[in-house]
Amino acid sequence: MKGAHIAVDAVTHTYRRTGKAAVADISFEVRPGEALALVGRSGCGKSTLLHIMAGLIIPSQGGVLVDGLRVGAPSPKWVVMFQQPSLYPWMSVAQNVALGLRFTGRRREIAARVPELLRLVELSDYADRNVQDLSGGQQQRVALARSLAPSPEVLMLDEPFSALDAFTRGTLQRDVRRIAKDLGITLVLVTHDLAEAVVMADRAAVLSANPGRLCEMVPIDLADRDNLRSPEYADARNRLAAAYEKAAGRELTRFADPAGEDHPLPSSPLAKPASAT
Ligand SMILES: Nc1ncnc2c1ncn2[C@@H]1O[C@H](COP(=O)(O)OP(=O)(O)OP(=O)(O)O)[C@@H](O)[C@H]1O
Repeated sequence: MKGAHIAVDAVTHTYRRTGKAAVADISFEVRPGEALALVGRSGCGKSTLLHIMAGLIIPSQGGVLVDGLRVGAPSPKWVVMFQQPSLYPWMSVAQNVALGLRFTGRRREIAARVPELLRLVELSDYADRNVQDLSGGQQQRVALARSLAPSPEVLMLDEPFSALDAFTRGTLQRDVRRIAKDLGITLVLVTHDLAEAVVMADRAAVLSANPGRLCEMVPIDLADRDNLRSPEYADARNRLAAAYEKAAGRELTRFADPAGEDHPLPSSPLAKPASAT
């Protein structure tokens, strides 16, 4: 597997139903094998942009190029994982993973590839289990294995861990980044969770809302992503929080909690009623 280069070129999109631009004039590149997070407050157009990058929405203006080819429809070269793993409940874990190969006409590879994928997501012991008997985190691992089955060059994630508990989420965040890096594939992640962006991404594209525009690209250079107490981790979180708040049009003092949460200080504008901001 290898990662694809993505170029988002002056993308603007207006949904017909509302007639208002959801995202406007957005351009950036994602390098092969890079992990990029799209962050910004609710409604700023993160999912719209990801769906455009995946070929699920054709933008009103501009376009997306993957390795120089214009994206016009979904493709096995890139896969999207959503919050709901959307597994077939009457099938086993192995059968669900094999679907990724059946759908792309690669049935012959199933026998060799499914055990390999289950090893990758650490579910080898669950191959014959019914997916209904798995936890939410394990179901997302099945969905991940199914997504990786056709050897995509880009893995796109639309808040896939937001329904999971904090511990499971943290484990999956690290595992998905490690797997993407080991395979060399490009990762694009939509999240409203700044901690998730810091743990998973090499850079974060911070969007402002109404319409969604690219405000800032924040580099996240961390030597050790397992150490949530390192000064580098706190620094990356603070820089991202500052860019996020700037994009949201608010100035806010935040402090980073090494345990992983951002807390507005009592004197911050966010602690006051909305009318006072
Ligand atoms: N199918 C649709 N039809 C019309 N408007 C839409 C549609 N989908 C999204 N929008 C609007 O486009 C804007 C961007 O929505 P989008 O879901 O992309 O934002 P988001 O940043 O992903 O939000 P969230 O973090 O809450 O999921 C919002 O104003 C939303 O109401």
